Amino acid sequence: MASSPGLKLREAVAAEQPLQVAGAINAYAAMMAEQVGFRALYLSGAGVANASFGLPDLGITTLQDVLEDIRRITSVTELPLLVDIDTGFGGAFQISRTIKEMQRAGVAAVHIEDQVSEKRCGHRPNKAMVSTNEMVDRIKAAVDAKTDSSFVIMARTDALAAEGMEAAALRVRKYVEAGADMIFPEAVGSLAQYKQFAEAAQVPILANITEFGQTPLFTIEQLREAGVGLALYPLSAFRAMNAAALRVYRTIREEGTQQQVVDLMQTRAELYDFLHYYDYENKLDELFGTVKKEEKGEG
Ligand SMILES: C[C@](O)(C(=O)O)[C@H](CC(=O)O)C(=O)O
Ligand SMILES: [Mg+2]
Repeated sequence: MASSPGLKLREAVAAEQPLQVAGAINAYAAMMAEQVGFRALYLSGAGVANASFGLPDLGITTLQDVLEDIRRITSVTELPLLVDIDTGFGGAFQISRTIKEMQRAGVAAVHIEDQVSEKRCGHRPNKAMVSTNEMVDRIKAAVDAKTDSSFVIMARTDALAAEGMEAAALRVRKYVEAGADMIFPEAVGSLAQYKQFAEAAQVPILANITEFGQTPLFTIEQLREAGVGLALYPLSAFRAMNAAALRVYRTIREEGTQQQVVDLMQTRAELYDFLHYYDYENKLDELFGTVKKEEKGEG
């Protein structure tokens, strides 16, 4: 292996500041994101729950559920993948197992958070936190389970909303001391707060630029200025896909034809392009083309 997934992510973080990380809801979305030039991908916990299982993002999906989506993505892209493992799916030994399985599946990085296991979306009210010590134990268990030292453990803190800036920054320092390689401060409301988190962390921090939440849609220049290392767009394409799909379903149902919404659609040619469809067809011809001709009496 020329470069491990973790190393690739670290190189990308060093090369692009902040590194734009594209949420990919499935394998085909990952291929599109890669081909338009993103250097890192993200598998959202909310995305796995919503899209793959039709469930809300409330800690209902399991390690195996997430792994299934991961394998589909890592089998079609060379890009490093950051994965949302929520609270790690259990106690210390389960967290250890989660980290080992992630590495086996070709993941570059995970983020593990300090909410209680009955977690909520980070941009919803009434989140409950575990103590700093309990989160430190989660991080220690995760770091200890690394078989590749370049694999990235990112600690997410949801503490800003419940405990305020000072307490959240203190948690961040403790999480880095415990071995977190990167920090994800969740539901941040201002660039000044990002600056404070970056200052406290002294390791790359991630800005979650998710729509319809607590964080304004800061630009990449603003985030660079604030000392942010990674900019995440976890569900942007997914939300757009959903809106387009809904329009298409409604139109077909109401108008009895899709004629008015064809412009919303990716064409067959574009689809085949992203899939490298013609390479597959050529391979078929190369392998079996002559046999078929012989069968037809043409060979
Ligand atoms: C990043 C996140 O954890 C996710 O699962 O994608 C969500 C995103 C969202 O709900 O907008 C979160 O911020 O909690
Ligand atoms: Mg999540």
